[in-house]
Amino acid sequence: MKILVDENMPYARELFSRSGVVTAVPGRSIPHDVLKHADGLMVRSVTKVNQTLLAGTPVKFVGTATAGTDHIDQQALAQQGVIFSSAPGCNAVAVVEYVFSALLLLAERDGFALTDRTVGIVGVGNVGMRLQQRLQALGVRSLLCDPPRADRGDRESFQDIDSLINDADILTFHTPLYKEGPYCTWHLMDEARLRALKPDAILINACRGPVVDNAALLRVLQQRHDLSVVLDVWEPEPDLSIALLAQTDIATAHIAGYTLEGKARGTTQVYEAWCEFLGKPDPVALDSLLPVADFSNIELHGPLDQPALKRLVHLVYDVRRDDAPLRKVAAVPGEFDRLRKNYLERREWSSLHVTCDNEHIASQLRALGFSAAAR
Ligand SMILES: NC(=O)C1=CN([C@@H]2O[C@H](COP(=O)(O)OP(=O)(O)OC[C@H]3O[C@@H](n4cnc5c(N)ncnc54)[C@H](O)[C@@H]3O)[C@@H](O)[C@H]2O)C=CC1
Ligand SMILES: O=C(O)C(=O)[C@H](O)COP(=O)(O)O
Repeated sequence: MKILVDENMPYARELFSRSGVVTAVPGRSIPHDVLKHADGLMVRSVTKVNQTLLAGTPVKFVGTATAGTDHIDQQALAQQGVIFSSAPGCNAVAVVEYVFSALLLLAERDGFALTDRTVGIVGVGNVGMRLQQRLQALGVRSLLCDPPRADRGDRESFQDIDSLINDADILTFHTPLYKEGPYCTWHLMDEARLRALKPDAILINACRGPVVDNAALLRVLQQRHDLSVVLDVWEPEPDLSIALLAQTDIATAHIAGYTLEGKARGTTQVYEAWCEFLGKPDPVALDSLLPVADFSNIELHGPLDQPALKRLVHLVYDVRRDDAPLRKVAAVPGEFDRLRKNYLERREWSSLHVTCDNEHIASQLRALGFSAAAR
């Protein structure tokens, strides 16, 4: 078997070489020629996989090591008899921890307690659900909007997006990008909705750039200086609007999902699907792949208040380490992708074991996603 993998897919060579010959290629522009000899194609979000890319190739299986699938024309793949698999939920924890890192930073900067704020979560799937659970563990109220789940009769209490805009102090987007259909999310946050945000609201987009109308956002931010904005994703990428970047409070290069765990889960999920496709199942234990984190044990003395949580969270991941480099190089062609390719290793909170004063704090830390035990 010949397998093409995106060069930004950790552990891909190691795993896929168990079943064939692996070639790693830059994902943004995979030359059609190299596909002429590939049986399997393993991509990330930057490769547009469609009829044109696959026509005349022997590719029988396409895997994407990502949660989002808007870069894949699944209908075309089905028509060509190509099997497709994605990696749902692989990096959901990473995105939640990105959101917390950003919120704790803004809370410290602006002097507010997260427990005094209401968070509106738009899109309550793998990311949104985990975000809600961790906010709940912290005692933060959240409001949920997810029309597909509401229509399926899921038992959460869902509201429409305009109610969230009305009531939420923080609005955070975690939907797929749908360009059409009953649940279309393209420019879901349009100019009218942006203008309707509450005074001093915080807007976060860590799903797909076009879910928020970026041109409208720039116009609104030029007039409304009370808003705070966190953008991990842009419309378009990689050539984002430098004017918009300058108006944001936190800006990153589509790396919210980039923990080592998240990327490794993505690769293993796709590898396991590929092995199933070959009829040779090969389950992979994630722990056998991951190295020990640089910081793995810490003692917390005293209560787990917001400042202590912020210090713990930022010990594992401080979003400023990704904000500053983007601001420096965003205007230079190619640099957005270079930041993503050379991404400094980042781990999830669970990689940090916290020893604390008592079981109550330990269980709260575990509910938040850390490893923890009372001393
Ligand atoms: N910035 C990054 O690095 C990452 C971005 N993403 C993006 O975030 C998206 C969400 O990720 P997951 O939670 O893992 O996906 P998911 O598929 O588990 O959840 C998406 C949720 O959005 C809901 N939804 C669909 N249409 C909606 C609408 N019109 N309004 C409100 N809710 C709607 C769905 O019903 C579902 O519950 C992905 O599709 C991907 O595009 C995901 C991971 C990393
Ligand atoms: O999983 C997704 O969906 C994402 O957005 C990925 O985190 C994006 O990473 P790349 O696939 O672009 O490396």
